[in-house]
Amino acid sequence: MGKNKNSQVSDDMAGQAAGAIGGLAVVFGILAAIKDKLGLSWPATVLLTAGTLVAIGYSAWRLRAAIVRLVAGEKLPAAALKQEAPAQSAQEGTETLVLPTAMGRLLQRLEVPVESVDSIPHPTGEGHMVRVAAPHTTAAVTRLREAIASELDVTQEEVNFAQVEGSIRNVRMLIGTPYTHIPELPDLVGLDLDADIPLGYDLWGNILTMPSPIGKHFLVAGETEGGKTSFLKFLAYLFLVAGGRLVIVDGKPDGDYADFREACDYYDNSLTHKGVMGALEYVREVAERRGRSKRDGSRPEPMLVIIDEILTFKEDPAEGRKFESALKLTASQVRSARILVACATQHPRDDVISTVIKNNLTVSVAFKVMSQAASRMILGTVPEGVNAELLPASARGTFIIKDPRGVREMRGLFITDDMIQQAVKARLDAVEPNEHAKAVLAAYGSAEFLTTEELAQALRGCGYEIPDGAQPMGVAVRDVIVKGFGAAPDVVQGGPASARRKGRRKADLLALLART
Ligand SMILES: Nc1ncnc2c1ncn2[C@@H]1O[C@H](COP(=O)(O)OP(=O)(O)OP(=O)(O)O)[C@@H](O)[C@H]1O
Repeated sequence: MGKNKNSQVSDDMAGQAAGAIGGLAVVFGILAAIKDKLGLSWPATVLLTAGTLVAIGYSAWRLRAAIVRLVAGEKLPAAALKQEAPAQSAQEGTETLVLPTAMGRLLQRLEVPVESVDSIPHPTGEGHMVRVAAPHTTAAVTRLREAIASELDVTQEEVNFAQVEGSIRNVRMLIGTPYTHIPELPDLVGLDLDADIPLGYDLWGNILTMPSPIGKHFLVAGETEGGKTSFLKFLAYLFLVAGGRLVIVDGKPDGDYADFREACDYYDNSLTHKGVMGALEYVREVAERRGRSKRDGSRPEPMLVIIDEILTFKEDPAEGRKFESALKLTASQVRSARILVACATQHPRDDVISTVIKNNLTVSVAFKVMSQAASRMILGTVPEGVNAELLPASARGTFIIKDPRGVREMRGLFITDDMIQQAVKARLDAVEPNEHAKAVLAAYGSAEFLTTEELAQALRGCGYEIPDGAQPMGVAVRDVIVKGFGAAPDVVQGGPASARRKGRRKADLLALLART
């Protein structure tokens, strides 16, 4: 191949030399003839002839370029020609306007104002780095997803784009199944919630981060099974391993967050208005306490408050309004206390994602939705071409996040239930209960709930003097609990549904322990 090319070049040079000598002779002859015929002076003859020759040469050059394109099967549209010509000639100083790669030529055919298209490796697909010509932005390419898919005869889901951070003219493009390259979970030892935190990965398997979540509130929305719970569980996991606090209000009946329960400062899965209002009140109290202790210069651990699913607390209109104003109050009061609220819904409608919700939860995370309108509802104003409706159905857990760093698509990092259980255990193991706490926990054994009476009975068996009579007994039991856990959880209704009685939950005691 190389040899053929060399001999072709020397043939070309010989041909050009012969042409030049012949050309000179012809020019000399023409000059003499024109001078004789028109009776012009020599300078006028030379100028007239040179001008005519330049015009002929330019026309021949245009004709040759057009023929070359036609032979190559190109149908370059006029608009693209205009946009490409300066960029090409400035860059390479060549006369050809044809981009070297097949993808480049395809994009030109689709009238995309491309400046360059280079192949980039991808483990399972075909990668391209596309640079669009100024003043255009990457939307000039990303909005043509359907057309590109149809030209390549692939599904739209096999045409993927990944923004290049900090650039509005460069975009990476993957032709192939998205998110096949799953990276390892980054090392989370020493994770600092006040710095960037890992959240997901891009089409090339690169880990993507977001700036510190402290001081922000999240809205997480998308159709069912998109990956919202998994995303929030990952966030909660980060808080757990980084020493943050957790409050979880699980408004779905499946108990998705139950594994976190023992490590939570407050956990509610009652699906009631009272439950969520109690949690918000608790969080505001913590913020107030933190505000008071701020004066001693201490910096409290960040706290993540998850409320999933918000529709549960908005179904009754009157209760919904109360919930929204409590949420608004909480969001504004707790931010400076290093507490952040994350609300999730699988109902991206304007009656659920109301103005109050949108205005107070400023980091938006959109999972797959059914329409562009729903995507807009979650994300608000985004660059053209950004649409959660187009997120791949094949890669669950893919989302678009809009945060102070911009708007990006990624697939969430995923953790197993085992990992959550280990992190919860590590949190609990880090706390060595004192003798009173040990006695109380031993009294519970494997029970989740004990009435005051049952606990009193068990404590008597351990040598504690607990008097009879409801009131003195309650005071004495509470006293032992306070000695063991630093405080006593509220008395709640528990036990089997058929026979609800007053007592305390073990999870609440463990939560107190985890807090000490
Ligand atoms: N980042 C991810 N990587 C791989 N699989 C994921 C990821 N996120 C979610 N999944 C899978 O997708 C499925 C749905 O996830 P998840 O339960 O989080 O969705 P959801 O949006 O919370 O659903 P719903 O609204 O019904 O509660 C789960 O089976 C989960 O294993």
